[in-house]
Amino acid sequence: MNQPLAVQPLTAAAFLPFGEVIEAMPSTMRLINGGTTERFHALFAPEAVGEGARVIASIFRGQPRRFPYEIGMMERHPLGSQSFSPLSGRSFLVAVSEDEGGRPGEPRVFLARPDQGVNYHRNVWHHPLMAIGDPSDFLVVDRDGPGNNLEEHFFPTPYRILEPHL
Ligand SMILES: NC(=O)N[C@@H](O)C(=O)O
Ligand code: NI
Repeated sequence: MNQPLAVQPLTAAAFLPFGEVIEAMPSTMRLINGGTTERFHALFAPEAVGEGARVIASIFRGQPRRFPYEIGMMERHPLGSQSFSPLSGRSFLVAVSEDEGGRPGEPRVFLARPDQGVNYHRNVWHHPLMAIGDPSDFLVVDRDGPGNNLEEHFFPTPYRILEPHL
């Protein structure tokens, strides 16, 4: 049995190999609308490749995971990026893996604050949405179009997250 996975705070630096953290970063802020609005500019750029591909926005309503939780698989999207931005004011869990010869390595688990989202770069291994506590809505920006945009890998031995807290 694998050791339980540690849960780390989500930071832009720690998440850099996997994509962007979507948060109001002061360095990206520019005042608009006569100074009444702060624009946190270009936090990430969605990607959608292939003939007929387009970037779309959807709402995912995730049911909360129960803990201890087993991470038995990871997935990735070879044709596009995928972002999750919380709409319900709750934290959520993010699990990502480096690619090791076409398979995901040991997952790294991050706790996202209610004011943080993530954008997974194209072809980055991640676990499907993990809402915690109560059913939670997320704005999801990802790829729509022809072709298979989902690759899954099932671990021979699942990993465990004991609690969704740091
Ligand atoms: N299947 C689907 O659209 N969702 C997953 O890609 C996910 O990462 O939650
Ligand atoms: Ni996904």
